[in-house]
Amino acid sequence: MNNYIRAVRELACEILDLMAEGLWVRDPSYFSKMIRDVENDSFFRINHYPSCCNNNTTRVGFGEHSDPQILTILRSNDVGGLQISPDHGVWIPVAPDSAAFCVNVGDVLQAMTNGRFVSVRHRALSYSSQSRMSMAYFGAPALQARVSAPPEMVTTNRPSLYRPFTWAEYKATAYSLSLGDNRLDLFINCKDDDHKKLLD
Ligand SMILES: O=C(O)CCC(=O)C(=O)O
Ligand SMILES: [Fe+2]
Repeated sequence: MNNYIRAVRELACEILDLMAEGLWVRDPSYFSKMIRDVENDSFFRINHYPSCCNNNTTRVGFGEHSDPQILTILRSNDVGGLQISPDHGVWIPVAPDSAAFCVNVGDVLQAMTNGRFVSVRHRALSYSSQSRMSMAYFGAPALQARVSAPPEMVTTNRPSLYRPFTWAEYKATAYSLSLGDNRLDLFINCKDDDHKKLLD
């Protein structure tokens, strides 16, 4: 298990380095160094949505939410259920593939890219006739790390959308709210119309 976690952490770092490069961030390790930090607050979770009977009912197994951290590397067995919501009320199923990773941008990466990468809302349905297992690595900064977009992400056309915060502050906010609440909105810098347009 430790080997698996080390491998997905390395994968997360490589993806983050490519994202930084693609965004022309001068320091390509700007995002990945937060989860390479020895004090990083990353964690690993195994979800099990057990089958119960054979009556073909569908329930929500894991309610709608966005992942608060930087990047999530998720893998599941061959049972479907994961859905993403690119727009309010729209749900798109993610085809199950036990040989593939599903990579989610987390709220912190949305803040650090000044809204260029969006933390997608998702949920997991649970089918009564099939048992779903998923395992997720959540790459997170150290509690005291300061989350802010690098200067390259902030321009006159795209002013800083979010005020800087520490991961400890963000985590405390997330835990004080309900799973489905949009916590990143509480960190928006200013609420004038231009800012709002960028977030739509
Ligand atoms: O089980 C899944 O596919 C989703 C799990 C999830 O979103 C999470 O653990 O944050
Ligand atoms: Fe999630």
